[in-house]
Amino acid sequence: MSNPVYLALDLPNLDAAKALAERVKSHVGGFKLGLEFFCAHGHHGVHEIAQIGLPIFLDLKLHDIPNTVAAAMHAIHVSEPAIVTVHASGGRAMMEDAKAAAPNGTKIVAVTMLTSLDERDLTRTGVDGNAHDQVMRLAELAQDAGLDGVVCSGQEVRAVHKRWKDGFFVVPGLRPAGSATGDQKRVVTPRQARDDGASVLVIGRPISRADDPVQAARDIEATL
Ligand SMILES: O=C(O)c1cc(=O)[nH]c(=O)n1[C@@H]1O[C@H](COP(=O)(O)O)[C@@H](O)[C@H]1O
Repeated sequence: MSNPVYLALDLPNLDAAKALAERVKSHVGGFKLGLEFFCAHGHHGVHEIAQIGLPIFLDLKLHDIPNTVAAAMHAIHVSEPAIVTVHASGGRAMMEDAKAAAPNGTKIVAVTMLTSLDERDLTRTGVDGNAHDQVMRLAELAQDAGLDGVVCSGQEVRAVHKRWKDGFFVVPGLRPAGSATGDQKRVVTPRQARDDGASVLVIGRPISRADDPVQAARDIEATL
């Protein structure tokens, strides 16, 4: 089985991101480029990281009216990413149009409930109920819209996988036992997420901020 770990290259400096990606490339399965990276380095930066040779997950979390999201999706064809994110709360029509506008072969996955949120946060956004129900509701909407899968925390991935057998599940908010959680609230270990059905494990700071990122990536790989 190929390595399911996508390293989140959340670094503001392109040379530093490239250097880190080169160092750990043998111990991860792909690179995740998010808002911080794309706003700073755009398509040029994506191209530079893609040249390293691993698949690219372009985590733009698109969320707007259907027409705008479809146009944005057209504009990223040039990068041919393996995976792109949209927000499920953008609604069914937005997700349908996003998928229709996506490059062939690119998986479009919908963010359900960010792993940095807990149930108190959910209540404050006006949503009653627990994280599990919210994730299941949005996963069903994403499936109905014809997306490839969803992003959810490791605490929900088993339940989502049970209901959506051939879905593609991206799980961030992962922390090796004993490591700092930072701003993440719904956290599990990489091994737990994999055992519960995650297709992709998104890991950032536990590798990128480690004293020895190569060793940290190897240690995580060894647990899988
Ligand atoms: O879509 C994502 O990748 C994502 C969704 C989510 O709910 N939570 C989440 O943390 N992420 C991303 O996953 C990465 C997690 O980074 P670390 O917390 O440093 O491991 C970041 O790049 C986030 O943008």
